[in-house]
Amino acid sequence: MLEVNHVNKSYGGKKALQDFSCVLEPGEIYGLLGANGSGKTTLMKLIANLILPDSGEILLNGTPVSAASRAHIAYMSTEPYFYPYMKIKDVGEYYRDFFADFSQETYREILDAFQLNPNLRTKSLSSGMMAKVKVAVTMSRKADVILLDEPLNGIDLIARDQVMDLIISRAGHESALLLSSHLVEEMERFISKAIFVKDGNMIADLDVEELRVKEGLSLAEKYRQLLA
Ligand SMILES: Nc1ncnc2c1ncn2[C@@H]1O[C@H](COP(=O)(O)OP(=O)(O)OP(=O)(O)O)[C@@H](O)[C@H]1O
Repeated sequence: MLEVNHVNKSYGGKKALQDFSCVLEPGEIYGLLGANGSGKTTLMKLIANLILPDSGEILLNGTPVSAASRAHIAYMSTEPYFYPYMKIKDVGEYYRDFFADFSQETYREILDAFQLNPNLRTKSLSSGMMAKVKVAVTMSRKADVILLDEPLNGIDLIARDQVMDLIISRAGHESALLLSSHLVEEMERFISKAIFVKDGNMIADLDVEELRVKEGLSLAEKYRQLLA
């Protein structure tokens, strides 16, 4: 279980997150939803221990996150991060050297499912193909916490369901999965919980099924209600 407790983070004078708290439990799929600049990437980078909070704490199974936690937390950023000379298969070898929980076999299976040729160089990939490689390599780890920042960015409409189905089946019951996306309508079918962020504040933490049954609202309707 991952706990974010009263975290504050500023860049210079600009507050990116304020007194932010949330809990991520294994087996749950969380959507992190909010406008541009609301603090979603900042939260993921803090959990991944790539940046440090100004105050507050982040605990993985009761222990404060540190560089060592990166072995148990998989983070997929929005930025491209492969060396252009690498072939797709080299990306897997690179990951294998960094992460003990990385499975080459799983990586090959996912590439196959996405119909990606392992011999292609990353510099030759379209943005959608690159997005699939990022998902493939991240989901080939067996991490306790999986953070995917905009996993559907650049992926065509038809392929989105395949990519999301793969993400969810690979995360299984052992991992807590946190996905940020602006594709709120498309996320609705996949996520079990929604964390709404506005101006660096966590303004709602909802069960998506309860939202439908008790309030009779779709995720997109709730998004507009809370954030418009
Ligand atoms: N490295 C940085 N230096 C200065 N300000 C930053 C930096 N990174 C983020 N910010 C600021 O912090 C705030 C939160 O940014 P963040 O990237 O976390 O938002 P986001 O919700 O992920 O946005 P988007 O949906 O557009 O990706 C924004 O005001 C942004 O300008």
